[in-house]
Amino acid sequence: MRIHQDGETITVSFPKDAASGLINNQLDSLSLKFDGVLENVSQDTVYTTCAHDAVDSVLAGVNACVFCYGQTGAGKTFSMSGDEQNYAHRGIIPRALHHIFKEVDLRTDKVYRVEVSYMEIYNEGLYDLLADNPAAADNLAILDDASNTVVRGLTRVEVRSEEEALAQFFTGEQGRSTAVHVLNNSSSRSHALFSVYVETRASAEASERALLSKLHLVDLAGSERTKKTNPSGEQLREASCINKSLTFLEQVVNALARKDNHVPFRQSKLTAALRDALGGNCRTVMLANLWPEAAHLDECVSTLRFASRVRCLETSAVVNQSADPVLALRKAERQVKELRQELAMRDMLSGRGRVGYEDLSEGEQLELQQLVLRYLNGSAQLDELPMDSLKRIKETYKAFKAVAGSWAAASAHGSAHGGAADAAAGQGDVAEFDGAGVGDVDTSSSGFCIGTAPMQARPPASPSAAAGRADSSASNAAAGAAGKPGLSPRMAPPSRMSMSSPSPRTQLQTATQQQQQQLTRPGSPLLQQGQKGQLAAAAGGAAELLFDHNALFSKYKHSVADGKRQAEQVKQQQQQVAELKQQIKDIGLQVNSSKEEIDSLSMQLEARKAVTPAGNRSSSSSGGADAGVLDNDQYVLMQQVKAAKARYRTAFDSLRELRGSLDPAVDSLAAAKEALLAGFDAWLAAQQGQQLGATQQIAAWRGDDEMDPGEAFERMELARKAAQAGDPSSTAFFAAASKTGRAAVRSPGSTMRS
Ligand SMILES: Nc1ncnc2c1ncn2[C@@H]1O[C@H](COP(=O)(O)OP(=O)(O)OP(=O)(O)O)[C@@H](O)[C@H]1O
Repeated sequence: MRIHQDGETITVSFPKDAASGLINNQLDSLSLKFDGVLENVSQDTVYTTCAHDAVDSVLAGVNACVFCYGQTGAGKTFSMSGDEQNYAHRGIIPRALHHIFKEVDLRTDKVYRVEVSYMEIYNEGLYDLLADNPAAADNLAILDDASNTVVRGLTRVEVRSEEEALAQFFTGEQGRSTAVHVLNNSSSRSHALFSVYVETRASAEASERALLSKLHLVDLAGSERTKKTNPSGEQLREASCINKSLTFLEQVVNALARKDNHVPFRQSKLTAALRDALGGNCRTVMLANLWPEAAHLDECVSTLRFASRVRCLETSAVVNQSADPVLALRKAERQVKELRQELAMRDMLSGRGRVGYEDLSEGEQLELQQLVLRYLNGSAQLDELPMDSLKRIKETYKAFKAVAGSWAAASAHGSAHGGAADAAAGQGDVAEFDGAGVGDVDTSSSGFCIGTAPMQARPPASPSAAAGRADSSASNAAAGAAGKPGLSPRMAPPSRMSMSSPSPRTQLQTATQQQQQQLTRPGSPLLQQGQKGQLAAAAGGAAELLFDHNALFSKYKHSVADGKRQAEQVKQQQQQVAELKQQIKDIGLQVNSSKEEIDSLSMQLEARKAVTPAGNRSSSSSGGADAGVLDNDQYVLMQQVKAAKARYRTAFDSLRELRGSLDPAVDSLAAAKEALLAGFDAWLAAQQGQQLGATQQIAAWRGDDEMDPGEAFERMELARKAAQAGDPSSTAFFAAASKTGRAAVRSPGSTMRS
């Protein structure tokens, strides 16, 4: 075998087979041309020549694939993965990861997201080498549409550094299937596809314009002549699977080279997985690994012929602009934000003041629900409900719904509670009074039917009933007096509370009290404030109160000095805004009535002019009087119009002034609310902090930076290895190898797959 001086052509000379006689048609040499032939070169040269540009393409948004093909023992795994014991002999995959992350670090004007996957095709089965749960890992399927090949179910791990990516690679390597045979004491028994997925965005803002590209780095299993390797049992089956899938690969390559209409990609898992790389949107490089010894001449020729056919294939690699729905959503969100700003500017220019279009925070929702409650019980006016935008009106409806829902829940809870209490009381009574009829229907009474109780009947002395009594309101007490002994008065629905139906206002207040109690109960639908989980962990009797965000907020506003002061400021600002709004409303009415007055007087004046007595008109027309001369009535009307106009102007000026002062007042109110909520948050955090155990606090103070002696030793070891390798950038390689226990694994031996 001879490499020509152009560094691209190989000529293989075949020795004459003496047994065939002197005259025969035997081919005596074969010359094939390639993009390059490498012999006795470093791994670095292999990477630079074969993979560097492919990796650059991926960073530019173009798919790429580098795969190694050749007979068993020819050095495919050495080229792709390299020698993990020797940093200088690391292969294409570690070098590609270094290359990618070096560029990612350098290109600070772009935002990158990198993921990796590692899949093995063993005996026509797909295996996920990065899956947490290997049992579920072989549940993979290759899906292909016209433009993209995807492996459904394959684990893709996001990696933020070279070290993380290498750690994933080394972890995957540990799961690969290898076996010993005469030609290789660590022969790969599977095809391995390590893939890197790169998402590139111009900047965090322009998030929807992403480039999505993938790099497949493929170490194919080696073809083997079974008569040379003499496999048996499981290894024979493996060898036959490997050879079969490589034959299918050849068939696909031949069909692509002939430009057949049908290319049998689906014949095997390998060809289905490499569909993109061989005939689609991908920049593909093939490394043909040779074992150039006379004993392996046939295999070399076969590899060279295959490589020569692959070289003729055409792919159509393009930059992959993203059509990711998540990114499209981000774009829509940005448009919404811009439109909101536009709306705010229009409101400002049209003098509408500050209008709320944003979603309400949890605190604001809570405040709105409390305002709705106040409106329902009559202590707030309709004007106080926010109606300045459709968004706010919808939020108000939501608050009504939340209140109503909670109200219904309170009522249902009351019924259930009552029912349970009834049942409990009934059972107790059965034991105590031998079936006396607590809760029996009183058929003799008219109107509402309520149960009649025996004289001896008493409410059960359960703690919950006692608690119910303790916090029952006056109306509840009345209900208790008139109601059933076993029914908690606090929770009884109004219609069952009393024979005499309470006034709607009383019903409303009672229900509102129930609503407020419901609001302050743990688990209330209005109280999903996210604090419960943390606070539940906190111990101590006082922690019970911490479950309830509302109660805490109320406590902060009414019992904590800062909270009281901030709540008072909010109240003052609210009053000021309410007063201003009222004044604007009043003065607006004045402006409108002045306008109407002017219109009416002007019409009267016109009418008066139209019906001026003919005598006056004739005198005018005779030239004895000026056409501008008015009669007395007209003069009076004219004066009234003047006065009305003056009033209109004054009122309008006041209106403008008031409107001008509304915005700052609304801003101050918003600031006061914000201060109150911020103060509450700080206070709440302090409360939680006090409840954290000392151990947790110490752990939190120590942070992640402190290293224990073991970690410090580990770091020193890595620095030493990097120094030995003579390359400071090798630290990531050694760190990942050390983390994954790489050096200790892959002992040559039996197949790891079962
Ligand atoms: N360029 C090289 N320099 C040094 N050693 C090499 C080189 N190429 C291969 N080897 C060694 O040859 C042996 C076989 O190589 P390797 O396992 O990479 O072959 P392979 O083609 O992947 O075989 P298989 O298909 O059986 O997996 C290994 O011990 C490897 O370290």
